[in-house]
Amino acid sequence: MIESEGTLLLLGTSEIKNNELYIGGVSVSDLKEKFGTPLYIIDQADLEDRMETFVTQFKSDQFETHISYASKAFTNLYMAGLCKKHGLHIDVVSGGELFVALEAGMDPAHIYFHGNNKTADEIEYALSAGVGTFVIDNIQELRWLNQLTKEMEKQTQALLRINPGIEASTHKYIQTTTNDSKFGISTDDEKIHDMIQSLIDAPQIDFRGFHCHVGSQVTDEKYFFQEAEAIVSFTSTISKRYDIDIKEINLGGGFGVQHTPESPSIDFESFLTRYIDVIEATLQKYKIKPEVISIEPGRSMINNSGYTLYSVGHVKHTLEGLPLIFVDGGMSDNPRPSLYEAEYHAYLANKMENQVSENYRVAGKLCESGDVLIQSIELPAAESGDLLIIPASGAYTYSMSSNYNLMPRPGVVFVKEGQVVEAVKRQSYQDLIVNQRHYSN
Ligand SMILES: Cc1ncc(COP(=O)(O)O)c(C=O)c1O
Ligand SMILES: N[C@@H](CCCC[NH3+])C(=O)O
Repeated sequence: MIESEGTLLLLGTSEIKNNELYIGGVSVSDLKEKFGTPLYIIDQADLEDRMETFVTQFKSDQFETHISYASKAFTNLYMAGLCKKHGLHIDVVSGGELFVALEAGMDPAHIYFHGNNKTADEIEYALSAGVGTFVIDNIQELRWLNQLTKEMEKQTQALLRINPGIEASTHKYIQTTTNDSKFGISTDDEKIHDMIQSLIDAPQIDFRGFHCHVGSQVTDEKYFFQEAEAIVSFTSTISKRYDIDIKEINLGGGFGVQHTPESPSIDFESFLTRYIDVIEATLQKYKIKPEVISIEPGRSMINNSGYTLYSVGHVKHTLEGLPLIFVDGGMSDNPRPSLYEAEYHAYLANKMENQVSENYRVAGKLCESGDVLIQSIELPAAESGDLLIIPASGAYTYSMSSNYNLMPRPGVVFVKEGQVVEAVKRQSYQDLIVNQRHYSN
């Protein structure tokens, strides 16, 4: 739940005590002392509340619902364990994400395997692990799956990823259903019929239905409703033409989140029930009765429970432009501002109630002029040693972090009711050369 008042964006369990930010009952300066910075901090109670909101609000008495967490947004053993605990399914797009889900004890039957270029090795791995559903992207992948299921004598379920041509308004790098999209197959592409026929004919593949995903960080709800109409109408046409029952429709994810006090947001409690109403009405309109409707929230599940904590190093005044606050991370732990011009908010976590005094830029320490996390933000007077925290930064930050400039990747802690779990340890310098010691010279 977001409370934004003026420039304050207090998320989840965060609170201010003695001029300092506390998350999950833990002071961020204690976290810095114990785990160093940069550090990803996850408000576990807030995250678990949201998991429950999705599970309880996206429910219908007309069909089963699956909440399949898109693990690309943020995953690790602890996170996947929470998904399992709350009865979520999980969406993986690589052998690596699959491995983490399995290691965390996810039921393989609850895993959806996505990806536009699954390798033969990955398909083999997923089949031997008993992954529940393959989401098929293209004809070549379908041929490989067909062949491997026969050779390995395995059965599997499949959905076909389709693009109904809806161009949801979002950054162009994260649109996914345009006609030139690299994902899925357009419903206007005649080759889709070869794929559907092959899926129907494949003896070891149970063709269950269709998948679609309109894009990511979409805050205008109408696109999700348009997508439901498009996929259900297509399903109805196909069902009649091939005389088959479609058992599952997967509507993907993409639900947008609020990063700053000014940006638009979706109220998930109410959106999810309205979404169910629209889906039920659309199914009735087209006389389709799938057994399962699934969605794949990634960002919307994790983003607003995640914070990135930095230490301020130097503060620099240049001849032109806003003064710069330099933090001890940057595009290596959050590439989103440089990649998508994403906007974020920040606080000086040790000066929460100090008077705001100046407009700053917040820049990282990477060797790139574009390594600016925030272009303009009003903050109290900043000095070395301050703690700068970026709220609403849980999605696609840790998961997209890199070792650029050989920056060790930050650790991840989950905080709840005064307790801290170090889910991922900060990388050490030794970790940076761990794969380089195998030869002798
Ligand atoms: C197929 C699919 N499902 C789910 C997601 C998750 O999207 P988001 O994190 O925006 O919910 C993505 C990413 O855009 C995706 O490609
Ligand atoms: N990485 C993107 C989202 C990609 C969604 C996956 N298809 C982001 O940070 O917004």
